[in-house]
Amino acid sequence: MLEQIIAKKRELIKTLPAQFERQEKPTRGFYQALKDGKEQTGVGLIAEIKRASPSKGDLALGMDILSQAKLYESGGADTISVLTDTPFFKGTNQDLQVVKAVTNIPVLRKDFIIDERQIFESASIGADAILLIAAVLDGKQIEAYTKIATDLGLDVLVEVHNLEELEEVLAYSSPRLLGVNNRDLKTFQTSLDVTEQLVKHIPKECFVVSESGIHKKQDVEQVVQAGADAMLVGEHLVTNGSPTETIPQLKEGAIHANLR
Ligand SMILES: O=C(O)c1ccccc1NCC(=O)[C@H](O)[C@H](O)COP(=O)(O)O
Repeated sequence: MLEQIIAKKRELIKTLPAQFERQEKPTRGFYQALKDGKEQTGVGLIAEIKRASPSKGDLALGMDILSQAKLYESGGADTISVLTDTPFFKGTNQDLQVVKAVTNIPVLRKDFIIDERQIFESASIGADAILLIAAVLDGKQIEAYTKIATDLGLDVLVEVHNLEELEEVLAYSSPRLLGVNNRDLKTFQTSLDVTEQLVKHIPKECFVVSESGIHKKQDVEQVVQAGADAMLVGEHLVTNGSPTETIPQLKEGAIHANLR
C-alpha cells in the first residue's frame, strides 16, 4: 500500500510548480502547543481531520471540516492534523487552509513528503508543521528536509514504525518531535505495544507522540504510562459524535496514568 501511495505521489509531484509563495504570517508553534497541552492536561493532543483511509475506506466523507475544526479547538485539542493526500485519504490542501483560517491552534500537514518542493508547498498553504515518515525517507533525507522546514519556520514531526527506522533517524538527527505509529503498514493492524516497545529506545529529550489506534481513555492511559507525551487521534474523533465530549474523555486517560 505504501508503495502504491508513493508511486502516485511521485506522479503528482511532477505537476508541482518549481516555486511557491512564502506566507506573510508567522507560523503557530506546533511543538510548543503540544508541550503546553501536556503540561496542562497530562497529554498533548493532535486531533486529525480524516475523511477516509486505505485501511478503513470512507470514514467521514460528508464531514463539515469547518465545524469539525472548531469543535476540535473548543473540545481541547492542542493542535490539528489535516490529511491533505487526495487519492488515498480524500483530503485536500484546501482542507488545511480552511482549518487554519477558522482556528487559532497550530496545524500539521499530514502527507507523504518525498520531495523538497512539498515542504515549500506546505509553508505556502499555511501549515505550521509537516510530517516526515521514516518508512519512505532515509536518515539523511530526514535531516536535510528538517533543515529546510525549520528555515521556513515549520515544526517537524518525524514518524517511525519500528526500531530499525528509529535507529536510522537517530543516526542522522535528533528530532524534537518523534511520532511512533502503532499501525503496521503491511497488515494495517494497530497495536499500542509498538509505542510501549519503542519508547524505551527513544532519547529522553524527544517529545514522543503515539499515533494511530487510540480509541478510548484506557488506550491513552496505556501510551502515557509507556512514556508518550502526546497522541495523534483520527478515526475515533471523526466517527464518534462531538469532539467536545470525546476529547475530554480521551484526555481523562492521562490523568489516570499520571496518578499511578
Ligand atoms: O490510516 C490508514 O489506513 C493509513 C494507511 C497507510 C498509511 C497511513 C495511514 N494513516 C495515517 C495515520 O498515521 C493516521 O491517520 C493517524 O495516525 C491517525 O490514526 P487513527 O487514529 O487510527 O485514525
